Amino acid sequence: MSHVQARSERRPAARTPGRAGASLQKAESPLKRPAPAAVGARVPMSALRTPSASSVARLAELGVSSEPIHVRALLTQAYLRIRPPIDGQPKLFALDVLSDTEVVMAPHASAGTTVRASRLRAQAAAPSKYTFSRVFQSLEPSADSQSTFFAETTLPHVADLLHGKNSLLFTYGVTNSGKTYTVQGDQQAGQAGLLPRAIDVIFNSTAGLECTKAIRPMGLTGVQPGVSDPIRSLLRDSRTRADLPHFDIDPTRVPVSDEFRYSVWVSYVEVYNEKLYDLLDTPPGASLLRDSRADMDTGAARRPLLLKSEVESGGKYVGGLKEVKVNSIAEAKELLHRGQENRSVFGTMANHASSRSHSVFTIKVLREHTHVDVDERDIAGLSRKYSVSRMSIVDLAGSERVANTEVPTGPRLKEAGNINKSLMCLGQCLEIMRKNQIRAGICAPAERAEPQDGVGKPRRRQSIIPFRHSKLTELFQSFFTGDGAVVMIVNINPYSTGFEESANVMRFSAMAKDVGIHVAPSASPTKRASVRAKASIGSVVEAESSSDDEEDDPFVTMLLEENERLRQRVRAGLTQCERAENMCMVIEKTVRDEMAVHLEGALRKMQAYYEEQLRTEMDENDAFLDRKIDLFARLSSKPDAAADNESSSSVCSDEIAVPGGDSAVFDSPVLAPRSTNVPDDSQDLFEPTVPSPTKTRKLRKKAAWNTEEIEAHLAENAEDSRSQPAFR
Ligand SMILES: Nc1ncnc2c1ncn2[C@@H]1O[C@H](COP(=O)(O)OP(=O)(O)OP(=O)(O)O)[C@@H](O)[C@H]1O
Repeated sequence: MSHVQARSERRPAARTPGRAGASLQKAESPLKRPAPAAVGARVPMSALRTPSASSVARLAELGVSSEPIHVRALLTQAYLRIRPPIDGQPKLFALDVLSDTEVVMAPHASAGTTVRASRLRAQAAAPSKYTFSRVFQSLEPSADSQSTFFAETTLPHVADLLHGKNSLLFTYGVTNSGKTYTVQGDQQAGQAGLLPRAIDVIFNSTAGLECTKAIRPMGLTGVQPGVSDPIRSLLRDSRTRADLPHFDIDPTRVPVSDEFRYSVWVSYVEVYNEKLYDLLDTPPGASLLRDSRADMDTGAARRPLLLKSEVESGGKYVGGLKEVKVNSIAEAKELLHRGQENRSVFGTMANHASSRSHSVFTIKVLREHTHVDVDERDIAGLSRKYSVSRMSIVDLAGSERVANTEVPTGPRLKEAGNINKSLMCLGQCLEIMRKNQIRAGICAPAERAEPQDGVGKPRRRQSIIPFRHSKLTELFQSFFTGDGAVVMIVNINPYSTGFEESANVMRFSAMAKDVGIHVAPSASPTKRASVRAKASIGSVVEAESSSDDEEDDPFVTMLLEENERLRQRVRAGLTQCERAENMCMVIEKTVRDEMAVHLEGALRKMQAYYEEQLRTEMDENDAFLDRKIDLFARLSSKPDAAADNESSSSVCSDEIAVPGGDSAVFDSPVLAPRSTNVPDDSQDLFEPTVPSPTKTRKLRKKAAWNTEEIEAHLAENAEDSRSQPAFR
């Protein structure tokens, strides 16, 4: 069995056999891995992968059992690594290795506790047995522990990577338990971790088979024409190669097919405070300063990256992340070292260089099939020329108590909170996946809770897995939903970590390793992803010959056909949509044009009308003004003619009176309503301004006041002329 049984024995569970036998076999031949295990009669993978009722019916029509989809399930692999004592420290709790795959742990009996407290503690912390794929324990730091660990846990997945399969390896444990040591290793000879060793093996194995085509990976598994960013520009701020620490090289090679040409691409991203940063693309001085005032002052802030969805594969990738083609072990390790320099580390009470972020180093292998034409297609109509597989190696930040950080305030507190949040979310996702599988009857036999119907159809509703609750789980989502194998390395340090925290880690791993991951056929993700690549270069991913058996699977064929049919329907729908949109646009344009013509005509008529009005009014105003001036001139030139006043006033009245009433003597011609020649349609739109009755009255009053004033003036003049006869 390839899977692990890291299950707590406290559960009333019948354990499935461990894989000690398989491990022994692997010791002889590290690449020989046991076949994927059939976990009971039914399979893992949550309901996401459960065939629909219609699919099952169609399968029945095809005379095919739905069983084949189940047997591709793999349980998550879980390895336990126990850190050796460094300064001869004693163990803080009892952790005994029973066999290659089993450990038992219990708290030390502590003296001085009350009977009741000790009874409660005994209940809560009874010895628990945990089973793993393999348990690694070295009682003292040894030179060969790293190479043995790599050969057992990672080498098979490196071989898979070179054969077109994906995998995710992550370390889990409390701070100071040896996660970074496991992934990166130490600078001393023979102490390289599994990541540098994986790089060694990849280049050892593909030497002389380099792909020189200008093709680069795109998204998760697609390819596109293009070349890599020049590696030197990324390393310009790094130390020179001579300054780099010595990296010893793992000499292991794995056999690869010479029908392929290979190129290796690396990227390095960190999840820090729930944001994603590119560790290979960092302004100098920006590391460790994020979120701080110094960061703002120096302007060295790094731009967080966003996750993007890949439509074809349904997975997520980091948009804008640098993917660099590396041509040698030295280049790859320089980049790795550069990324490490940029990573957020901080001294805590537990670890003087504690990782404060989750780091994800991804190695992509792009393969070109030399014996295949660009035009050659698989059953999904996609080219078999190029494929991309990837391996992500993750060094998680330590799960820890906030009290263990040196200064449990400010940025450190925030970091610890975010680390714990993302790890908790990872645990929740795994837990819900496991529960979904139990509900679906897809789990290890001991976990099965309900009877099944004939086709493994879930009888209870499946819960939504909260991958989107943290960036870490969003990044892992594609692996957990079947894009590749998942390997968990659990690090335990019984010499400086307490029982409770260690027990939490063990419980997490016991739960996590029971999650079934239905690993999709290796060709499938690339097929999905290649649709986009096909559009750009007209050639894509090949379905590897080793996966021919999977292509022959009628269920897979049926799904591919159904997928293609659905795509065609979507395409047809989109075309109709486009046509309707075009028609709408044409109609809208016609209506707009007609309206514009109509309005333009109306506006022109109105403009002519108002110009005419204005001219007439100006003429009338001029005439009125002239008459008024004349009147005043005449009046002021005859101050002595008292007898004439009467006649003057009558002249005045005559001159200025308008037919229709004495109060309108001085009515302004402007106020008079006039007949118009405005065409009907424009009158609808623009009513000519006719003074309202109120306004007319006011103006008349004003005019009347003028009349009174003039009369008063006349009377005054008459008075004056009467009272000054001597001047005559
Ligand atoms: N198997 C081992 N053999 C020898 N030394 C080890 C081993 N595991 C860990 N160490 C040492 O223990 C110390 C802490 O290890 P490391 O930094 O890897 O812990 P960590 O789990 O990554 O901590 P954090 O989560 O805080 O980053 C280091 O000095 C490392 O060299």
